[in-house]
Amino acid sequence: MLATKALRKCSLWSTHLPFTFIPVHIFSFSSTMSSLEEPLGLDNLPNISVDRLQRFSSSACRPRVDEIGMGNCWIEGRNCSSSNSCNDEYTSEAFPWRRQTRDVSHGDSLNRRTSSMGRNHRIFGSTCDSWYFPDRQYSSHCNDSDIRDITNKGCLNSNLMVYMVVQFLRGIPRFVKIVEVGPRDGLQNEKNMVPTAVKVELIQRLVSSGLPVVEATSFVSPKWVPQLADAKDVMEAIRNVEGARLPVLTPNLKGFEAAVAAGAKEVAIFAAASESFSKSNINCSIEDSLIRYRAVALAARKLSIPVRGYVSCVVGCPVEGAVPPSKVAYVAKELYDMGCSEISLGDTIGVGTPGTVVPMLVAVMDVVPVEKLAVHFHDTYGQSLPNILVSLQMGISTVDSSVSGLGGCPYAKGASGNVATEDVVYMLNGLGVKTNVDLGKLMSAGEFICKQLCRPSGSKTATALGRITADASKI
Ligand SMILES: CC(C)(COP(=O)([O-])OP(=O)([O-])OC[C@H]1O[C@@H](n2cnc3c(N)ncnc32)[C@H](O)[C@@H]1OP(=O)([O-])[O-])[C@@H](O)C(=O)NCCC(=O)NCCSC(=O)C[C@@](C)(O)CC(=O)[O-]
Repeated sequence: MLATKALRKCSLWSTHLPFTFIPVHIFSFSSTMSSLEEPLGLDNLPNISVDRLQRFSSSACRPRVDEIGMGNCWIEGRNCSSSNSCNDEYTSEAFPWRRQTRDVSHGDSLNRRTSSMGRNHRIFGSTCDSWYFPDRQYSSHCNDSDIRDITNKGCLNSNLMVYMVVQFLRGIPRFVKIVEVGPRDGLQNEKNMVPTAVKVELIQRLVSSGLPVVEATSFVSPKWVPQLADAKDVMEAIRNVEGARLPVLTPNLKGFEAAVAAGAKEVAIFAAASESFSKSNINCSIEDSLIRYRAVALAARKLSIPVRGYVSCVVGCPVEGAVPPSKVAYVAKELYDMGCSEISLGDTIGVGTPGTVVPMLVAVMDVVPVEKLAVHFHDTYGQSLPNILVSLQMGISTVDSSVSGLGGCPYAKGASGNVATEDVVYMLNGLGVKTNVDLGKLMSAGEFICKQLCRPSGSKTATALGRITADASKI
């Protein structure tokens, strides 16, 4: 009932398809992987096993052309006539990723690679290489006769493939706003004091990579979070940084006033969906925290300062275990009602899977508009990317992440770092979703902070791409 209401309210059935995910098992991935440097995007889909597809192409489940959205011209320049059978085209040669594999020894610089990844605009010359979705915009070349051509030649498998891709993409936004939390969430748990100058350089590097929002620091008690005791100095040093919003965390009016005095133009308040976590993190009950936050939100409104609201422990709590979605929805709604412009839903200890994240999101989306929501995943069990993917499919278009996967909450034992921003950008590039983030510059910001912290990157993308660069330099 709750779920149906939420879905209806958010018009998900018309624009997003949260529950009609493509069963992963119908894709039969080729043993030859794409080049490591390039995300395997929708422009170079893996082979689909004909055997398996035939199971889905019986007349009972055969999609009609109008059903599969081909009138929207998702396929472009498709030319079946050069082949005896269209099915043939969807064997190895039809998907050109093997031919795209770049040889790093041929002088392809990392920057070039990453900037092409950043835009995901590669277009392949031949018409048989045509499974690309240029910015996922409809093509002017495609027309009904192309589609008829395909259907007349019995390209049922290809139709089905388009159908599945369209279904998969339908809920995914074209642009995702990444909120970088590395300088705050990433560093707050560091035992050794990170010099203020390093924090400032990190923020500058992250901003120059194109990230639209970089959470800079926290105005919390230095006794509770000593690492961020230099919040005022950090704000002073980044006063003139332009090109990104630089919000800060404020747990109460005292923190809010200090933040504003230091030049903060945006703040964030942070409640929890678990009583135990609220007590250990901010030393008060959920209800008391909401009273404090109403005061902050009111003060912020008077100064026209936008307030972001966090809800922590949206799936699980280190003390209480599973957290009911209704509790998360309650806290999120309270934050929304007090005027938060965005509500970030935090899986603080990283225990969520799509199986628990989806019901939680459904409950929250019943009470807060989806466009006001963000997701914030820690990667303890390696579930962040699948969790982000289902969140996007449900229409969420703001994702928090931390460069190099830095992070953890000092009051959530066992919580690991946030999902790495590099990995999020890589996945979004592969999906053809814009972020405006330059992956090369982002990786260099990650390299910078990892060197300072004397630790390897927590980003799989940065590690893989770093290895390629290192190998190339030996040649
Ligand atoms: C909330 C408090 C302040 C309550 O702390 P308290 O000890 O209950 O506060 P108090 O009102 O009794 O005051 C005690 C002392 O702290 C001072 N104080 C009071 N407020 C401030 C302030 N704003 N800035 C600086 N000092 C402050 C206050 O002036 C006093 O100083 P004293 O008289 O003893 O010298 C404390 O518990 C605290 O700072 N907690 C912060 C914990 C924190 O930062 N946790 C990590 C962030 S949350 C997170 O990571 C989750 C998230 C957002 O990322 C989402 C997710 O991952 O899911």
